Amino acid sequence: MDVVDELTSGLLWVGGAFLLCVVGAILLGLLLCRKTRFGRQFWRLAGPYFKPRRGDRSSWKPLLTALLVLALTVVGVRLDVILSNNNNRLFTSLQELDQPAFWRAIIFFCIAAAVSILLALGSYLIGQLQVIRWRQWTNGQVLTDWLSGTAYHRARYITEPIDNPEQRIQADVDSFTDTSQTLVYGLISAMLGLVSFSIILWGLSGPLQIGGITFPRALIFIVYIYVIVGTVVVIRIGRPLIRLSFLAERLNASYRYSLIRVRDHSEAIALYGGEGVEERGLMNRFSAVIANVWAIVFRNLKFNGTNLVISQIAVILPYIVQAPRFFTRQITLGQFTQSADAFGQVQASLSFFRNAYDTFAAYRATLDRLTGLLDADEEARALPVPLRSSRTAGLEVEGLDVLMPSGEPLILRLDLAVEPGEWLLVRGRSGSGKTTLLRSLAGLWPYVRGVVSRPQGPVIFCSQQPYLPKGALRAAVTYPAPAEEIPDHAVRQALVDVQLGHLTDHLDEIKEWMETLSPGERQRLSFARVLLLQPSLVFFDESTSALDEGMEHVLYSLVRERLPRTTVVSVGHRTSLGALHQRELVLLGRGAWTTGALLV
Ligand SMILES: Nc1ncnc2c1ncn2[C@@H]1O[C@H](COP(=O)(O)OP(=O)(O)OP(=O)(O)O)[C@@H](O)[C@H]1O
Repeated sequence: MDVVDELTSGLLWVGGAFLLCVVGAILLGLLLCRKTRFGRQFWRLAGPYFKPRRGDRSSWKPLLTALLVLALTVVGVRLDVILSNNNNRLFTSLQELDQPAFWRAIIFFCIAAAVSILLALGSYLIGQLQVIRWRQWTNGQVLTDWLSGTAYHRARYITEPIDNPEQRIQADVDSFTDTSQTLVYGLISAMLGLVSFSIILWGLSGPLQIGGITFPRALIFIVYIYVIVGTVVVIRIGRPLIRLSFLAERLNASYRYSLIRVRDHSEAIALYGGEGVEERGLMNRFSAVIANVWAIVFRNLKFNGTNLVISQIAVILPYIVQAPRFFTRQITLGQFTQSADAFGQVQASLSFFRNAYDTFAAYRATLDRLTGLLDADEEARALPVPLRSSRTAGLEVEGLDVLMPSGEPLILRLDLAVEPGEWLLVRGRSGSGKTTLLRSLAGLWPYVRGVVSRPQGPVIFCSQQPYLPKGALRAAVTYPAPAEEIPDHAVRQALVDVQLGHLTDHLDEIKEWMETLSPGERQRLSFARVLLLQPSLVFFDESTSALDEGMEHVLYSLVRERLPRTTVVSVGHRTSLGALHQRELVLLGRGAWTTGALLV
């Protein structure tokens, strides 16, 4: 009878509580999104994932999974109540020496416990499924946003550049989805537990006499007053943890990045013998990490100490309050033990806010860092670029101003038309703005005004230190085109053409090629790319600086012979380059420039 009652009332309860939770979550969500900064930040990051789109059935999946996890959470709370009631029956049967009732309670416990185990495992699995999918989606969004419009590069020019975008993408996305899940379902479970066990506690609590005054339903009031006062105290003590955890992330990331820099520039540092300076710099950064760790330790001593005292008092408090009622036979042993159990559950539910405080502190820092990254991306994309049109087959520049970040002019009102197949050499003293002009033509330099027209086809920039991606050599040769798109014989031929034939046997070798190849070999490899990808326009920025004049001549002649329609703009100091180009642009400094013909 007990079992049937428990199951029927349980099912009704679960249905009602589920609906209530959905309505409550919507209302609370709306309120938080309107009234709080973290609510708006959360919705900005999570809203597009959970909002179903019209006509897209798969877009309902995230919301439906979230509702399923919610349903399992509700069932979990009800099972706790069912187990608590059963314990009451168990202890009462012991007190009354009622054997059949005792065994019924034991069998019921076994069934309920088995269901509870299955439910816990199922909830974990579905919860993880939700978190993993959500993380995959968020990672995709944040990564695409960072890479689009060259925000990953141009963010260095915004008013307040942000630190460690890589950490924000790798670690903060993970922590955002995981902690959101923990906090949201933890909150719902806490609220439901609070209501259900408060009702039980209400039924079990009786009046308490202190100094001639009678307090009705003493236990329930004691637990609420106790936990609310405890929560206020602990939150005040824990407040500085928000700032400290934010700082910890930043300091650790900055230390890690400094170590990566040493690894990346190890050769230069070793040749200078700069270990001492590097070590001092690294130790300084590490000292800042440790100072912050100590600040967190001392703050946690106070925070955890208060938490522990509050939790331990809560263990004994319900027994003390209920003992007089038990000894005067107003309540049974089952009710006595259930009082402690229900007190513990109410206390745990109310303590959710207190215990989740430091998690929430770190969570807000995570939200700040992720939305900070999206803001920085947006700001970077909004930085000025020269207006671009693709109506020309060569290169046209109209009224281009290139400035320094301070506003000082490097180039003023540059007008230039380079015909298809024409070769232009940009010259000028060091620091006159040659590389910055190329950056402006590529749309990277934000301190510009004017119009740049480029051809529609591919454009390649070859810098002095060509970039080689991680992985197989083949991918480095064809970069940025995918290796599988270029036939093997073409890749081999291009390497032979630029006199890197000895590398054809290593095309599929995976290595750190950036560190393996010499600067001259890397420069030759970038010419192989040009031959393979056949761009309409190519910029060479001191691309032969590590090669002798003979090799320079061979490489440029190859480009002229194989790509007669390609427009070339080169930057270089060598006089030998003059003989390879038809025209020159000379940057004279302070904005001045001049153009003229070169004899080929
Ligand atoms: N990110 C930056 N922030 C501030 N100033 C910069 C930045 N990049 C370049 N500059 C400055 O702009 C000026 C032009 O630099 P740029 O690299 O274009 O010169 P360059 O003519 O290519 O020099 P070189 O022949 O030595 O390579 C220099 O004074 C340089 O210090």
